[in-house]
Amino acid sequence: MAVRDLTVAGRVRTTLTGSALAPVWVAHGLLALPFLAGLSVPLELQYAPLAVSVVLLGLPHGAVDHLAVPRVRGRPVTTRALLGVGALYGLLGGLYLAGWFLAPVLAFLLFIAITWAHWGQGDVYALLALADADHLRTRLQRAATAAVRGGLPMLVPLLSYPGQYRRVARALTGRFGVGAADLAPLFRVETRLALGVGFALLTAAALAVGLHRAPDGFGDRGWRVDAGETALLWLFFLAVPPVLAIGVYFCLWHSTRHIARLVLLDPDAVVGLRDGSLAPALRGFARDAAPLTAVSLAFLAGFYYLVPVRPATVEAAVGLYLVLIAVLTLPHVVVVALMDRVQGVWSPA
Ligand SMILES: CC1=C(/C=C/C(C)=C/C=C/C(C)=C/C=O)C(C)(C)CCC1
Ligand SMILES: [Fe+2]
Repeated sequence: MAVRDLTVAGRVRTTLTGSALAPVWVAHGLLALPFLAGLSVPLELQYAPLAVSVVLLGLPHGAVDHLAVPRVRGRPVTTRALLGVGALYGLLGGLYLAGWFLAPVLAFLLFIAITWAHWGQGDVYALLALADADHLRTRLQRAATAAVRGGLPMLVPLLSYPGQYRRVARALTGRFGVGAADLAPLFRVETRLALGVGFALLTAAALAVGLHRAPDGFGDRGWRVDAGETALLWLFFLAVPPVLAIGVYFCLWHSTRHIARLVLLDPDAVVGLRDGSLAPALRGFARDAAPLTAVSLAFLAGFYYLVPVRPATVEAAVGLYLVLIAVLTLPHVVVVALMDRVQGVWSPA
């Protein structure tokens, strides 16, 4: 399928840009400012967006996967379709959960890698669907853009705030009895310097090739959005401490964009968007996401009793929540990859 099938146009697009993209750019820009001026915020407070993500935007954005698969294929939501997605979650999620008990360090690194790829793929979709990213002509360019977009939240915080990054890494793996030394090489100056230089070069190369291919050169709207967002997120993740930055980005940036993608598959929601109204879209999403958000919460509660070392602090509890997110993210990525395939994200026209 071609890109033109993917591009959202007209009033629907104006409504989504005005509600899911523009305010989020502003929020990220504004949040970076006080940190650039040297503000520091207590760690407990920084955990607030991640805590909120349990019920708002974050966790719910994946709780519609069972409906997204049949909907994106244009098929009815049958019991069989639901069982298929359920089996995917049970199987892949179950295996990966076992992996956290057997090899937590490896499981942690896999989590970073999966999230990197997944947050990257989400942004590539948004660029193509909502930003006229005609400069992303080839599959290789799109893959490079995904690598850049995913690396912004996963890698840049490691460059600017290694201490806090390491702390969260320990909170995650610590539930499974991992010593600090096991992750030490990741936080060395040499490692971070090499990763930072490599990633800056990748960012510059992806944008330079994009500019070269952009139909209107420097004036190209799609390229400008791409370059502007990339610069904004570089700044944001360099300035804002990781716990806060990733929490805000997860809820406002990634989840909002994915929800925008989902509501486009809901005919009632699209009718509303065409009239400039978000209400039917939000109502529909809340209705669709509520049941499995509740199930995930029950898992989180069960998980609390299951792990070898029960969490005693907010940080440890968030660490546990992140493991749940990790386990849910693997099958979620498979679902979104399937959406990508049906919608032609990786097959340029
Ligand atoms: C805060 C923080 C982390 C949190 C990562 C999160 C919250 C990942 C979520 C992934 C999801 C939900 C993907 C699906 O959409 C790291 C990188 C582990 C360590 C550094 C600090
Ligand atoms: Fe997601």
